[in-house]
Amino acid sequence: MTPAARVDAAIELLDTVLRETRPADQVIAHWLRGRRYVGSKDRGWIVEAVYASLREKQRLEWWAARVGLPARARSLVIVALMLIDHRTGNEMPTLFDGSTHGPSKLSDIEQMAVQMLHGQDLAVEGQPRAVRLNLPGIAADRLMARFGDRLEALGEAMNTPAPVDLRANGIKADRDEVAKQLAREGVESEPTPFSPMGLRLARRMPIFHTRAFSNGLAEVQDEGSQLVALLVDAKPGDQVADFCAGAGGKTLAMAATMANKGRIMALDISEARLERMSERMRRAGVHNIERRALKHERDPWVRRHKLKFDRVLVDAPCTGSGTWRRAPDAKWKLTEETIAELTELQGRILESAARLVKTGGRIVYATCSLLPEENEARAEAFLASHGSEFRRLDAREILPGDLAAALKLDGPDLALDPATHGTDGFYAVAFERIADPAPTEAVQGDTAGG
Ligand SMILES: C[S@@+](CC[C@H](N)C(=O)[O-])C[C@H]1O[C@@H](n2cnc3c(N)ncnc32)[C@H](O)[C@@H]1O
Repeated sequence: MTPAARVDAAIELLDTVLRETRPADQVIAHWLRGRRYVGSKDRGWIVEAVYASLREKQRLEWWAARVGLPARARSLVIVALMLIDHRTGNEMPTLFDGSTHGPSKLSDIEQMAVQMLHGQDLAVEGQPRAVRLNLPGIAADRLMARFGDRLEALGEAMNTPAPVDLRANGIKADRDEVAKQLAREGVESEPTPFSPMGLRLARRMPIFHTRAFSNGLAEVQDEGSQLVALLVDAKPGDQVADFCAGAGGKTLAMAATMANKGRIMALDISEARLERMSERMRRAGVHNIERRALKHERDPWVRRHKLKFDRVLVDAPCTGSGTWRRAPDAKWKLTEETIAELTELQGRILESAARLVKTGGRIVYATCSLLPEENEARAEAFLASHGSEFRRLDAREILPGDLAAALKLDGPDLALDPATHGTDGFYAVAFERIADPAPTEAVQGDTAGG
């Protein structure tokens, strides 16, 4: 492809992503499937250009408006070429060359905009704070309340593409052996800073073709997710319920800490996600997981299994604000309605899942969000209504070795963020059941579970 053809393709793809409601990675995969003739280097360039534009969308839009360009994909790509790629004004006409496969020539207004953009920075004084931080306004204030003067660093960290982390599967091999096997197949990695089972790839590359992956020695999993599984601390022989198991990322991590002994009930309302777990279980050599689709969080199955589990994990559906490094498009789709609906659902799921925990057992509520409403506020609300049955545990006393000190946890919960820890943003709080539910509550719960 000529450089101009690549630019044209990037504009077309960005335009498609912006118009679709589906997540960008799905739209991009679909677009690429329909264009198998596009070579791998060209694909790489186009996809990176689109992701960079999505990551910086708000600042690109701000600049586009500032230099008089309409809000559309073509304008965003023009601004991105100038302020992210640092193209010169002279190069731009060769990229917008009006050729058959290239974008149409720059208009007079666009040429003027290019001159104005020359030598500018994406972030400048005078931009509204949310724009300067590249965070959606709806999240910026909420995050300010939690991060204060660390918000700038958080905004920066969220702009940086996430690393690829793997979890070495202790059922098959230890972390060093997995790293060696990967290295033999040309995949360089190093131990993650915190998780004792984590490996971080030296550079972003697919591992799905490697024998290490197909033989189940490693799974792709962010280090933060691995740490959440450590907080559950499921032991060999335990009865564990993974209430929002999805395709099993954390279920498999827990199966490994249990050395395949005991039982994990992997629960989810999505049968399709649970189904995707089966191939991963086979690869990982895991035998102690049973899967069950729930109709909803109050499915009668929950009532039938109350007080039966040593450990319960609620990896709740959430805004995913902690993963915006990976899904920058999601950042710009967040609405007040979504936050309100999710926090309501999170409360209902935690409430119902808590019934499963036996006295002396532990429930961990987790999200991959950084928003206090989905995290600390949920924990407080739970304690407010269940304080006589549950006590909050201190993650600093649960996590093995000197992990809590290394993570510099400043409270009882596991709160991770990309700026401080280099992981995705995660939150996890652990509660221990100290008493059976009062009979009246049990009756209420049962009725509601109908
Ligand atoms: C954050 S994802 C889970 C990710 C998974 N634990 C992992 O580590 O890969 C949240 C999951 O909650 C499930 N979910 C949504 N509503 C639910 C409900 N009412 N009851 C149970 N699961 C629910 C979703 O289908 C989704 O798979």
